Amino acid sequence: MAVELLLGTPPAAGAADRIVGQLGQQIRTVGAAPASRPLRNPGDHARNNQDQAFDLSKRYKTSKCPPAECGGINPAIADYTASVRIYLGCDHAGLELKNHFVKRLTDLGHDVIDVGPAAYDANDDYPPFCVEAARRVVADDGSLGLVIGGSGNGEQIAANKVPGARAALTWNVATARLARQHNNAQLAGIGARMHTVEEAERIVDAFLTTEFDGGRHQRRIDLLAGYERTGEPPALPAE
Ligand SMILES: O=C(CO)[C@H](O)[C@H](O)COP(=O)(O)O
Repeated sequence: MAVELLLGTPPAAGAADRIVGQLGQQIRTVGAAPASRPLRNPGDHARNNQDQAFDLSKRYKTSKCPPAECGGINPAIADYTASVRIYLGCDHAGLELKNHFVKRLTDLGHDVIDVGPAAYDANDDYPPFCVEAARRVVADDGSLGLVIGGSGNGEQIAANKVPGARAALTWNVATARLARQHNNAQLAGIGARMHTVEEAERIVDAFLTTEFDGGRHQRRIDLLAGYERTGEPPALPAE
């Protein structure tokens, strides 16, 4: 399966080649953001689970392939999230976890686009990468994004500077789930220094497999969108 992997800015081209080599022929580099195309709602498969207590072991079919035989990844997970395009951005603190998710989410069948950085630089700054990830998500309807740093705070703040972006700091499974259900967040901020890899995987899995509830939550999102568009604050309730 060909997966589009977009790596960083032009100076990162050498590093891009290295990463492509490491990840193998599944991945090809592209020079620009891919054109938007119809994507399945990432929560489509989870619709029947809306009223159940959140339990990943129930949500995922686990019988297809024992994790030990699949490098620790159950391919059945991809059944719930296939065809989602996911943009990832980070800084030095999030690089290792970002690279982990580039591989893991690619292995699960997602279209993964890595906006960088491509290599470790202890002095890099998160805003360029997180703003770029958010810009691409907003421009690509139906896509999702992960912005990863030490805490995830600055990364989420940076992403939220992009008009139309809704980025949530997802610091456990519940907040990841609510970020989708109540906030229709397209981006998750994750603190690589806050979690084990396994915890981060559970958080990201929850984010990617949960669907927006709509209803009253859409009204609130519309209020924020209106403020963003017009600069007019939403009216306070009459006394
Ligand atoms: O989490 C972050 C922002 O919210 C950054 O990753 C963090 O501030 C980087 O810190 P340092 O430069 O000390 O490695």
